[in-house]
Amino acid sequence: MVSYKELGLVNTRELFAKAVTGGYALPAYNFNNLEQLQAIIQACVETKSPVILQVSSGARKYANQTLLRYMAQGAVQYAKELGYAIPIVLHLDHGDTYELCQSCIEYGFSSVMIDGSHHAYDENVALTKKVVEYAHQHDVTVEGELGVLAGVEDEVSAETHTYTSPEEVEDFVRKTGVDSLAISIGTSHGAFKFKPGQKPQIRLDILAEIEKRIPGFPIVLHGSSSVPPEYVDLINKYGGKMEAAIGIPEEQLRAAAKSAVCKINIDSDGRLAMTAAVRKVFAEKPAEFDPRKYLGPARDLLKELYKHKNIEVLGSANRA
Ligand SMILES: O=C(CO)COP(=O)(O)O
Ligand SMILES: O=C[C@H](O)COP(=O)(O)O
Ligand SMILES: [Zn+2]
Ligand SMILES: [Zn+2]
Repeated sequence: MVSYKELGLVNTRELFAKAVTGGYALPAYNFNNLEQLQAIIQACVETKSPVILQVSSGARKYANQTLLRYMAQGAVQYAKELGYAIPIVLHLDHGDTYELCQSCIEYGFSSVMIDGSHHAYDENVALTKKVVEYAHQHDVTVEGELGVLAGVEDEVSAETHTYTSPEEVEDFVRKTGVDSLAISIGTSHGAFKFKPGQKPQIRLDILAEIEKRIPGFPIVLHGSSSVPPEYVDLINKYGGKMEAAIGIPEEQLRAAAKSAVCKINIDSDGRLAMTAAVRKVFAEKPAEFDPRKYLGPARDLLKELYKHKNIEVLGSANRA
C-alpha cells in the first residue's frame, strides 16, 4: 500500500469545496506521455491552477499504468522545481470495476472514478457504494456517474444521450456516498460531438434542475472539449482529414464552471493541438527526424491551450 499523501498528492475534497463556492472548475486533463504531462504541469504552474491528472483505460494500455503513476507522482516535485507547488490530484478516469479502483488506490491514486452508468440503476448504486466504502478508508475521493453520454467511451458506444434524470441524483448521492457526480447533459467524448448544421448546445436547464436537488454538491462534466476550429483547420491544411469536427462552445463551459460544476474533463482538444503542431513540422520540415523537433512544438501548443483553458474557460487560474 502506497499512500498518496506520502507522495504529496491531494484528493479532491477541499479543492471541490473551494471550486463550488468560488464559481470555477478544476481542469481534468488526460495524459499518456511525457510531453503531455510536461505541458499540463508547466501550464498549471504558470497560471497557478490546481490540476487533476487523469489516467484512462486507453492510457493504461498504451503507456503502462505503473509508468504513468510514477510520472504523475514525480510531477509533484517537477512543479516545485518550476517554482510553485500547485495541488495535484492523480485520478483514475472511467474506472469500470471495483478491483481496478482498489488497485489504483493501493498504488497511490488520490481519486478514482467508478463509472457504473452503463449498468442498471441499482447495480450502479451497489458498485459505486462498494468503491466508496473502500476508497474512504484511505481518504481517497470517488466520482460516480449517472446518465450516459452519446458517442464512444471505453469501447462502449451509445447512439444517443441518456440525460441524467434530476429525480435520481439525490437518491444516488445519498445511497452511494460519492464525493462528486458526473452527469450527462449533452456533452460527449471525442471530436465529433454535433452534426454539421446542428446547434452545439448543452442542456444547462437540466444542470440547473440537478443543482436544485443537490445544492452545492460537486458536479463533473465529461466530454468537454471545444474542438477549436483553428486546430481543425491546421490539421486539414497540413494533410489531415478532420472535416465536421465540432465541440462544446467555450461560453457554455464558462457558464457551467460558474455553477456547481467543479471538474471539467478535456482530452480531445489536447490531441488536436498536438496533431496540428506535429503535422505542421512534418509539412514544413520534411527532413526532420529528431522526435524532440516535432514533439517539442506539440508540447508548446498544448501548454498554450491549457493556459487558455485555465484562464479563459474554467476560471481555475490563481486558485492554487
Ligand atoms: O471526458 C473526457 C475524459 O474522461 C474527455 O472528453 P473530450 O473527448 O471531450 O476531451
Ligand atoms: O474518456 C475518454 C478519454 O478521452 C480517454 O480516452 P482513451 O481511453 O482513448 O485514452
Ligand atoms: Zn460514462
Ligand atoms: Zn470521460
